Amino acid sequence: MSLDSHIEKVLWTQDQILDRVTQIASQITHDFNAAPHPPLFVGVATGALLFFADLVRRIQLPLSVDLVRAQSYGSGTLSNGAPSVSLDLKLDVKGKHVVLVEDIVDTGCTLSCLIAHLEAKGASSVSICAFLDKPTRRKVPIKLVGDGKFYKGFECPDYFVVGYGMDFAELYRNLPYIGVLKPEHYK
Ligand SMILES: O=P(O)(O)OC[C@H]1O[C@H](OP(=O)(O)OP(=O)(O)O)[C@H](O)[C@@H]1O
Ligand code: HPA
Repeated sequence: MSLDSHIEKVLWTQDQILDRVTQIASQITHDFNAAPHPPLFVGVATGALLFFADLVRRIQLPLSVDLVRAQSYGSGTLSNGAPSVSLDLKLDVKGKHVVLVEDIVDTGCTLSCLIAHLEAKGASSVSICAFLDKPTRRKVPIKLVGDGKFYKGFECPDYFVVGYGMDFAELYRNLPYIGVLKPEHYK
């Protein structure tokens, strides 16, 4: 059975995704062009992996990259509760303009935890770049740091989506598009 046959509906095709990533990258290039120091782009593992790689390759600025991980979700569609940092950055964020790159903001718990972590480590600003935003599910407001901005790809309806880095039970991250699984595969 093919991978595509697990999908009930496609919400964003590969072409739509990459067009939007190109637009966000050019907005970020414009916004950070006059910054005195190269920004630091921090991808939130594991889900942001594909978006992060596509995004940073399209930004026409010198920049640094790093990764961070916060554990919040179990293997299914339900959160495990309050997340905590389980893989810290390699680079020093003190005095840096940081852009946290996420695949999706849902309750906001993961990003809030990571923003607080970066602020405590002395980042001079923290911006968010999330490919999808599900504002209807928000439990914690996203509080940016300094003159940080919130970049987003698309607003996502209240489905548990997979693909373009996003998983269900650690599967489907490799789909090049974003969609919803057939009900029998959410088991
Ligand atoms: O806004 P929230 O409700 O916190 O949800 C968003 C987070 O959930 C997912 O990560 P997950 O913890 O499932 O790990 P993963 O990146 O390894 O898939 C996603 O990648 C975000 O990081
Ligand atoms: O819809 C989603 N899909 C995958 N991972 C997620 N983490 C929060 N929401 C989602």
